[in-house]
Amino acid sequence: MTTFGIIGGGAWGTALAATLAGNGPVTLWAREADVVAAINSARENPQFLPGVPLPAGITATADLADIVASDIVLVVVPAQHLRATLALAALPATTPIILCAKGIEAGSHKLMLEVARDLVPNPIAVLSGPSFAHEVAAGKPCAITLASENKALGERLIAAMARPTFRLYQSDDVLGAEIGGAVKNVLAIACGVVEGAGLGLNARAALIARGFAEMTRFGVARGARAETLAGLSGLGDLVLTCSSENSRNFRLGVGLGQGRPLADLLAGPAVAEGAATAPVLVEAARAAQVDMPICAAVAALLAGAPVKETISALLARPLKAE
Ligand SMILES: NC(=O)C1=CN([C@@H]2O[C@H](COP(=O)(O)OP(=O)(O)OC[C@H]3O[C@@H](n4cnc5c(N)ncnc54)[C@H](O)[C@@H]3O)[C@@H](O)[C@H]2O)C=CC1
Ligand SMILES: O=C(CO)COP(=O)(O)O
Repeated sequence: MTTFGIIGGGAWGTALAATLAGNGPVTLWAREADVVAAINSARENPQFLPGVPLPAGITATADLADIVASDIVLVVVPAQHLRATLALAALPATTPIILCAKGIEAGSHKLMLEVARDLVPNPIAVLSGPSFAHEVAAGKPCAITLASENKALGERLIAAMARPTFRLYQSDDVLGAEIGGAVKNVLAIACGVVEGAGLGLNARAALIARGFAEMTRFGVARGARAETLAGLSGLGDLVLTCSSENSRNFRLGVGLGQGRPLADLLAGPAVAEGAATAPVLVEAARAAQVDMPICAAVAALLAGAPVKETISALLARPLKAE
């Protein structure tokens, strides 16, 4: 039987714990003492995944040392905290690590695999795709990409983690899986702005299609494969998060589109990764000489640019071939 360690007791780490507990014992590390206590006593994570009953096979802990004996470790802290958290975890060098955050590190412009590679020699895979935590935790069907450069590792992880309603598709394009997940968060903010500003469904569809073109240009420039970006971890997740207020990134955009203050929208413990990714993505796109006007508009809005003028500037770009 496989034992799982999960580092990060937010919505996604908790949902993954609930799912994987069907395959083997799960130890779930959370930073917040009250989250640890609530999971162990009330079998619920009221702060990050309220209303979802958690199975008995999950043991929560506040001590990272309790994770080190696990056969497989999933790291599910937000992207900007991966480096510090993984450094503290001190995992054995042979333990397979699955990176689950969707973002790009500020400053370094590094994707999650690149950050992890700075720190540890472990076998590494990336999990990315359309997967709202509350649906996965409720056992609703979900298909998601497990990407690893090592084919045998990918096969082993998929065999250990797949569930009847949790379908893992294997890929060797780690960059593609990571870039799709990171960029879709920024585009979900853009779609939320369209919703909040009342610009209509035609505009949203245009943003999804033109945003996907930006994602593909950037991904290919960074060495990803276009077909990966057209799969679950790119287009699949883009469609999910651009079409539902269940997405925190989409909701952030709705608030921005309504003219609400950014500080209010970012208050609270839940993370909208696109807010941290947008400015980094714009810098990385400039470095790669890739044009990403929608993502640049999102970064400008997050930096305080007015909504109406930012949208007008986007629409006033020269007309060109699709
Ligand atoms: N919620 C979802 O449906 C999905 C989320 N993800 C990704 O998973 C990652 C984690 O997101 P969620 O679990 O949703 O988080 P969340 O928004 O539910 O909770 C925030 C998390 O950040 C942690 N945190 C805050 N400050 C920290 C610090 N200084 N060091 C380490 N951790 C810190 C909190 O302890 C908590 O676990 C993100 O990259 C997100 O994009 C991926 C797929 C689905
Ligand atoms: O990544 C997600 C679903 O695949 C969750 O999206 P949000 O972070 O926007 O809520």
